[in-house]
Amino acid sequence: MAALCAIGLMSGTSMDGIDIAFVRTDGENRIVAGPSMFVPYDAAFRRRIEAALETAKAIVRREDRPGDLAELETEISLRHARAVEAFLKSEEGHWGRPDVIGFHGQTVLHRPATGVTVQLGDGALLARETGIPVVYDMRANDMAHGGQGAPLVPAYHAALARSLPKPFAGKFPVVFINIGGISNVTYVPAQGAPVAFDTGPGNTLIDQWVSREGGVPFDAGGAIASEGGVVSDVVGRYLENPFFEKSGPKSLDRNDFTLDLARGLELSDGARTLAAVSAEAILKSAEHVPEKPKLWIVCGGGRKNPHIVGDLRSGAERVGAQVIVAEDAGLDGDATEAEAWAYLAVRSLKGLPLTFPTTTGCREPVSGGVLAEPQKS
Ligand SMILES: Nc1ncnc2c1ncn2[C@@H]1O[C@H](COP(=O)(O)OP(=O)(O)OP(=O)(O)O)[C@@H](O)[C@H]1O
Ligand SMILES: CC(=O)N[C@H]1[C@@H]2OC[C@@H](O2)[C@@H](O)[C@@H]1O[C@H](C)C(=O)O
Repeated sequence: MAALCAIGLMSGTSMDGIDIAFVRTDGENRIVAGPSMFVPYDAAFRRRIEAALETAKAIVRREDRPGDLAELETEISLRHARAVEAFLKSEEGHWGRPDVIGFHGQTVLHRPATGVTVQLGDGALLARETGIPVVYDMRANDMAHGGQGAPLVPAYHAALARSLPKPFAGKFPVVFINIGGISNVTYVPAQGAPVAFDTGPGNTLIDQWVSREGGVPFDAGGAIASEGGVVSDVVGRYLENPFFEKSGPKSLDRNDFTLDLARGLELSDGARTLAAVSAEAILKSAEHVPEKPKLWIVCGGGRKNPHIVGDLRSGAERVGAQVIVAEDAGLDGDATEAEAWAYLAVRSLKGLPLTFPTTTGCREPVSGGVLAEPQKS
């Protein structure tokens, strides 16, 4: 199959909005990342999704939609359709004619221990609304094959690692770090399959903290944390969680870590301490990769918090690794996940594996995703 033009749509655990990105790819090593756009959710809609995480706790079978979840699923899908339309109408949207959309949806429940992962997103509706074929529900088949259902971005990270520009080309092992709501890493060796797993809370605790204590959705530029200091005892208590001792494959639900351990801290000390938790959680993961990484590449919104990146850099440099942000290697750190969903959609169409035993624990490399054709849906 020749290269296809794909759009990826990601609405992640931060629940801040929809990332949209173009990628032209053969689903293997040929990747040209195109323009991207972000369509933020308004505060009220974000609160509705937050409330849905509670409602979703009543889900037993993954197709269950208790309370208002069916209505919310339709609303999320329509918001994605409008976002695609806006993207295609913008100047950036003239980059290509999309052959397929890779649609993540909104995770409202993730329970790998019982094999349930739920992303609200009606692929058939999105295909109908946009007139473009949609690949969605990409996590389920991995779980059906014994995998964690996450992370899925490692196949894309691995392809990116193999095409880095100078002076980073060939600096294996390379580790990609995604600091979203939750953080996850992909270890890419010079040869062979990537090794990946979730690493801990990324921005979610910081977001919840500054929202509750300071009335703002996130700590822009780490400004609040800059006024405070790290409370080491609290960092230590977070790191006592047995999750950090386990080696991969492992994945997290957004609610697996809470603010309980930060109770009583002052606003800025809390923001600074939780940034340290985010960095230390990632540094801990280095203990579970096969060999010492030479290069760490940081993607996701957390790379804009200088405290997280600073702590990460000092920790990694102590063990001889270089830490850069995505842009240093010519990548777009805001769009990496959306690009990954575009790439995975093309892999799905080609029947190529999305996940591997070393990335999710699936029994063998497996493809996945459901295809919705506009005319049939
Ligand atoms: N300028 C900024 N300064 C500090 N932090 C920022 C800034 N911009 C975004 N962030 C943080 O990044 C978060 C969004 O990151 P991102 O878009 O990578 O998450 P996501 O895709 O929702 O998550 P996940 O990877 O878990 O699916 C915001 O909620 C915020 O905490
Ligand atoms: C179940 C789910 O949605 N997990 C997300 C979440 O956000 C980050 C981390 O936890 C990762 O495991 C995953 O997303 C990324 C994009 C992934 O699957 O690679």
